[in-house]
Amino acid sequence: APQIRKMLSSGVCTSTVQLPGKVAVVTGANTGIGKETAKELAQRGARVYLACRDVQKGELVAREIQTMTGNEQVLVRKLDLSDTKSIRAFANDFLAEEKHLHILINNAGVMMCPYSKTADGFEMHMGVNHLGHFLLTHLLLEKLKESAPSRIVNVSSLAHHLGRIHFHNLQGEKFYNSSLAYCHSKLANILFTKELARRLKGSGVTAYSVHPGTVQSELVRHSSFMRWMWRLFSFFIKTPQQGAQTSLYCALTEGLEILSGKHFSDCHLAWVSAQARNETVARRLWDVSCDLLGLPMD
Ligand SMILES: NC(=O)C1=CN([C@@H]2O[C@H](COP(=O)(O)OP(=O)(O)OC[C@H]3O[C@@H](n4cnc5c(N)ncnc54)[C@H](OP(=O)(O)O)[C@@H]3O)[C@@H](O)[C@H]2O)C=CC1
Ligand SMILES: CC1=C(/C=C/C(C)=C/C=C/C(C)=C/C=O)C(C)(C)CCC1
Repeated sequence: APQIRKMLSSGVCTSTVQLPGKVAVVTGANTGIGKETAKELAQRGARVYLACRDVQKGELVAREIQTMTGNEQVLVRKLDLSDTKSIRAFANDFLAEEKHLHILINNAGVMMCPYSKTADGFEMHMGVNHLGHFLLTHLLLEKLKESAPSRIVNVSSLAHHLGRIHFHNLQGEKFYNSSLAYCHSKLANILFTKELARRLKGSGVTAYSVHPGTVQSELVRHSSFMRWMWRLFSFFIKTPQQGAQTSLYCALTEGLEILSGKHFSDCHLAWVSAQARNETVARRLWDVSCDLLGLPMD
């Protein structure tokens, strides 16, 4: 068992890069993997924005991180990825407030929620996990370019292997399964990263997708079976701090630029499914996402 545990918990970000003067945004930073990612970025001296849908929870965590790291530059801003108005308000305020953005960690996520829709009528998994982050990234992209070298990390999952992009049923209206809906959205994260990296070539902005491992967090809140599994196998499951390592590795490791667009797990390059490697699907998903969000297709 200790051997299996070691195997499932491997991957440590060994970068010694420090971040004074750098600015980072972490979505879903009030708990789980996002909180630990934000804590480490703050520890290294960055000004870190905790982009949270619950500002009160965010403020408590910001105080905790400030006390632990001695970094006062930990700020909380409201961001509800299930509402494009909230995403646009977050981006507008951020762009008005900050000159730079060096690290964007698209970490927030929902898993296995019962069929529901976002404020804009998107299926919740696709809406929050993919479309919400797609819009946020678009709105912050000029700032990332102006701040180059800069990086985008999209937190995906091994679960993408079970995902498929069904363009005729992107909002789950024809058929819906909450587990598969999560998998589809995590596949979308990888396809988005791949197409984003292709479009950003030569801009100084690079993008990576990651599988954080199987991590003890609130992600399983919608499934009593998964909560039970997580409790039963808790010995084998990563702590959120271990789960943050691959995101940190992609955000910080020097010389990773040539691997822009790639997928990582346990701080190593990782294999992705056939559809996740399909450039045609990646381009089509990009166009469809722009269309759904009313963004220009360039
Ligand atoms: N835990 C695991 O085993 C794995 C996790 N992942 C991925 O890691 C990422 C982080 O998950 P993890 O830390 O485990 O899960 P948690 O549930 O602990 O954290 C998810 C975060 O996302 C936030 N969030 C959810 N919905 C929204 C929304 N509409 N707007 C803004 N923020 C939102 C949550 O906020 P609030 O607290 O207010 O709900 C929370 O801060 C996710 O993308 C997940 O898919 C991938 C593979 C495995
Ligand atoms: C079989 C098995 C496990 C189950 C892993 C599962 C079910 C992982 C699911 C991951 C998800 C849903 C990721 C989210 O993106 C454990 C607990 C590691 C313990 C060792 C044996």
